Amino acid sequence: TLMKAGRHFSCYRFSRVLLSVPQTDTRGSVDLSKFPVDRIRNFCIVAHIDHGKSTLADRLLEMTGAIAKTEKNKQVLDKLQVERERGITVKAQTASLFYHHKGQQYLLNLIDTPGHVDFSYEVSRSLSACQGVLLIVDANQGIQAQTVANFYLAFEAQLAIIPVINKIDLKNADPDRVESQIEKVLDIPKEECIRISAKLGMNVEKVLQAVVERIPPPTGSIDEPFKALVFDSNFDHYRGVVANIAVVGGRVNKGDKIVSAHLGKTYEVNELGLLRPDEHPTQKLFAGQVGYMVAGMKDVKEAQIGDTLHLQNQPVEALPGFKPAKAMVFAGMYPVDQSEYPALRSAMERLTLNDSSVTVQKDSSLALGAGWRLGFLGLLHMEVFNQRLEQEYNASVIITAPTVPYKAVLSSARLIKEHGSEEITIVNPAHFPDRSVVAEYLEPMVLGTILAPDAYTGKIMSLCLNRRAVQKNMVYIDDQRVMMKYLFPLNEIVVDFYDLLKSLSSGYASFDYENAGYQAADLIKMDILLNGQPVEELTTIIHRYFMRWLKRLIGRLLLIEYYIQVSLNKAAAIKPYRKNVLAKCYGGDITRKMKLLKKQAEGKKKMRRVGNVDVPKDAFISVLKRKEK
Ligand SMILES: Nc1nc2c(ncn2[C@@H]2O[C@H](COP(=O)(O)OP(=O)(O)OP(=O)(O)O)[C@@H](O)[C@H]2O)c(=O)[nH]1
Repeated sequence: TLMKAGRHFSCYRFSRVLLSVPQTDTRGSVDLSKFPVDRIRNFCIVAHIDHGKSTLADRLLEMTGAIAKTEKNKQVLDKLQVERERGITVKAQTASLFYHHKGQQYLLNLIDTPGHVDFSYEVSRSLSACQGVLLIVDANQGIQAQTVANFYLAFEAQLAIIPVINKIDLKNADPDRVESQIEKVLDIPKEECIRISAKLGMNVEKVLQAVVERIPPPTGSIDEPFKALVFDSNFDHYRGVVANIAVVGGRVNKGDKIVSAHLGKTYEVNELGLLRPDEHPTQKLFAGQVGYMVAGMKDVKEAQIGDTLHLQNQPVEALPGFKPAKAMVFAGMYPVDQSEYPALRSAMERLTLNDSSVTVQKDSSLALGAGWRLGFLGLLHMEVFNQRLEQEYNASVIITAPTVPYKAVLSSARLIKEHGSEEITIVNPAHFPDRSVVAEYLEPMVLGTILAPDAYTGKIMSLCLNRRAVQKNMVYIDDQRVMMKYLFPLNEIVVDFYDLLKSLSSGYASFDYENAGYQAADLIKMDILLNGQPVEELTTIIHRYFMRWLKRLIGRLLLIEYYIQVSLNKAAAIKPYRKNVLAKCYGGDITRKMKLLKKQAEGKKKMRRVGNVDVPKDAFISVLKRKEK
């Protein structure tokens, strides 16, 4: 319970009292200042979603005595409620473990990473604090899209890669086949694979041994000037920013004055410690160690991911930075009821304090009142943010249809002067410039990787074709599975592509993507009119190709009897659509009619009045969802 509530205000004091341990580890046996760098290993676990990272992390923690072996400790590193519910890891967590190997004690710093594509920036930030990775592959599912993506991230960062085949206890496990895939696709010799069952703890000891034997120690020395990499940060209401740091060289003491290379600001170190995975305060941190630091920073933006810290009078060359996380999905967010605006604002502020990858801009609209335009890494990121607002802060919000950052090359000299550049980025469809002032519209593209059994190849190809994707490559990774690469417009995959891909392949296909720049596109602004009035919040940008979906799309939008009209331009306007909830009631079944009317009345509670029409709060997002045949 303490773990779960760790970041919550009310429980914090309590947990601090219980968890504070001076200088040494829980058993009081380790003097960290004498801990030689060559007996430190910093590593990550990376894997496709659900292949067992968290389960393996739990086993490693148990076997090294960091946590007790109980059912309750299942997935200790997944702390957020939404993570536990959805079974996904959103925010990376870190744990330092002590491990005995051949008569020596080692300090193993494990950094847990998220598995979903939206959070791949978290993976790369964690990787840069490591010298090696455990690449987990499910013995039944084999290599999946994120296995390949994570492998390349680790490979490019020149890390030692230990392939681990998990779930060998499963009835359908086929570790021989998975080993061959690893050899063929990732070019790692079969002999290097470790076969384990994280669930049963089978062979997990071999993983710990491999971490010690195959991953090199960090290169820094205690005698160098202090230099640390910030690889994650959280906000705590009592102490401000808690930064997770990897000490690359030298040492830092409580009370030292440190400088953030990025902002040039000076801070005093108030608190230092190890994460085991709870905070264990220490007086110092040394080269090679990974831990946390509290230094009076008030905003996570002061502890930028990838920033370098050094001592006030000892400047060092900054470590190569990370690419800042880039918002790829934008949406408006409004309170369901305007009177809830102040409460929602404070909930949003608290949530964004912990998630520096969300961009926030104030916005307002005629229909929905005051709100914000938020930028997210992807759709799951947006849904998780929304769910956390609702669960952790009890806020009820309307999210408008998500959009990707489009660009327009302007042709109007007046506008170019006004914007100070020829090219503008549009994150709100309502501000989409008219064709008459634009030389060219551009849309963001991504290179997608799909892995699936070959039986689904036909269906997948037609789905991709419908999404305006261009095939770049297709190879067999074994006699039954295919890896395909497609260039997609980001807009086409951002809303529901992944769900459709999963359902048409009975859950067997996997997908990952990387950004691939911008490409010219024939885009149009689509307005939606309710009872004849345009609703700015339902405006979206679509490709001309999308038009034919519209009639079917509109049907799905309506819950109640109203007129809805889509307007692309006058000539192409689509006839108003009308739906009667009672249309399905034959004859005089009055109870059924009453039930439907009651249901409709309940539905209305979840709606938002736009002009003279109540719009269900989900409509703002489902406007873009499509179903393939
Ligand atoms: N049979 C079996 N099931 C396992 C094993 N390891 C993990 N699982 C199960 O696989 C599912 C996913 O495991 P997780 O550890 O949550 O996977 P993950 O990779 O951390 O998932 P994300 O953090 O969401 O990416 C859970 O239901 C686990 O109980 C194993 O060795 N054998």
